[in-house]
Parts: sequence; C-alpha cells; structure tokens
Amino acid sequence: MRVVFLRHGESIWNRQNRFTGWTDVDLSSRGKEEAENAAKLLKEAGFEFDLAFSSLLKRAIRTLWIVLDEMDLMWIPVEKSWRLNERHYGALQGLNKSEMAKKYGEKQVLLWRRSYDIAPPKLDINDPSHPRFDPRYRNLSPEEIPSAESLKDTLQRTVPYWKEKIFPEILSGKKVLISAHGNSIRALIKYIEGISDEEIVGLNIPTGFPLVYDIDERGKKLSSYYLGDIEEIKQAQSKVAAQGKAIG
Ligand SMILES: O=C(O)[C@@H](CO)OP(=O)(O)O
Repeated sequence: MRVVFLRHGESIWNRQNRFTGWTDVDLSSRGKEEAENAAKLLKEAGFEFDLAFSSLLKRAIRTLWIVLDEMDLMWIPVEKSWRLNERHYGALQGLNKSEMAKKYGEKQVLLWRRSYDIAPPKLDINDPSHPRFDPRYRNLSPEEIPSAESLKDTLQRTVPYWKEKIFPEILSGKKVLISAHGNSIRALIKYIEGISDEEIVGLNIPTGFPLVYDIDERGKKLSSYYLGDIEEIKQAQSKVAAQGKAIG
C-alpha cells in the first residue's frame, strides 16, 4: 500500500521567511511552479490517485488544485480538514524567523520550530486573527481551536484523522494524495515511522516535492522516497532548516 504526501509549494510568507501557521497565505508564483513541477514528477513516475486530502488553508488547497489539474484528475473526491492544517504558531505568526533568531537566539527558534513538545507563545484569544473568529472553524469545539501548538499537539489532531479517515481508504485499495504542511506532515511521518521525540528535530520537509510512503497493513513504513532530483531536494531541506538562522 502506498500514500503520497505533498507539502504545498512556496507561499508568500515562506518567501518572506515569516512564521505562518494557520494564517491563510497564498502560494507565491514560484510556489505555483513548484506545484506544477510536483504534478510533472508524479505523472512521469506513473502515479494516479482515487482520492485526495488537504487542509483548510489555501496554500495546500491551491497546490492540490494545480496538481489535480495538471494530472487531469480534477474529478476525484477531495476531503478537506482542519486536522491537516499547519501547526498553529501562536503569537509568532507573522514574525520573521531570522529576526526572531537575532532577538531570542537560534537555539530558542530551533526549539519553537522543531522541538516535539514545546509550544510557541500563545496568540491572544481576542486577537482578530484568532481562529475562533474564522468561519471555517465554526464547527470545532472551543477545546479543539488552538491558540498555539507544539508538534505534539499537532500530532494529537492529525493522527486520529489519519487513523479514522485516511488510512481506512488506503487499506480499501484507494490511491491517496495528501496535500498539507511542513509540520502536519512531520507529525504524520513521526507516527508512521515511529521517529523518536529527539530525532524529529532534524526532519525538514521541502516545499513541492512528492514524498512517497510504502506502508504495511498496520500503516507502518516499509520504505519512503521523494520524487525529484536528490541534490535539489537536499538543498531545499537545508534551506528550510536555515530559515531559523540569525542571518540577513
Ligand atoms: O511558518 C510555518 O508555518 C512553518 C512552515 O512554513 O514554518 P517552520 O518550517 O518554521 O515550522
């Protein structure tokens, strides 16, 4: 059994190196090209899909639209859920990662960005950008609506969705594509691979490269690989890691 994860193409705030989280920022023009390229890679490798999942954020949705359009698969069912959203970056949303590293140190920024159980400072509950004011989250209970999330919090909402909605479809033989975000994908991979809390710090997902997982009937990893040029992918991963450096 197989599933493909795709982190959305570069967003406007990725380009500006700002913490994004649940802020609904669109793709940059480069991000759109990355999505087109992802579709090309999938087509060239002979992939087909019966069903797709995405978050409720337009950078993942538009990436999926572009991929499905390029693959002539716009007709397949798509299920969107807040559970696949990026982790909520709390009060850091909108701030520049490199400037935060200058102000608080690279170590602190690494803890905020990549540690398993440290959550960033909370977004004020009365801040107009708080998700409780956003109609797309109106069906969530107050306990489900975050003001900030650690990777652990993100895992606690993505894994139940994987178990209840996504994995049963894969088990029934469907070919599934998941368009999501750096940290919602990290959370799912942590679960699928059984990566330790310490090791997860080193995992960075680049934008726009399809990530293929072959899994067993328990949903655990057999093997995984990216589609695309290995050197380009490594470079893109290092670039993501370096966004927390105090340079520039
Ligand atoms: O800002 C964000 O929402 C995420 C993804 O772009 O960033 P990071 O890689 O720092 O977790």
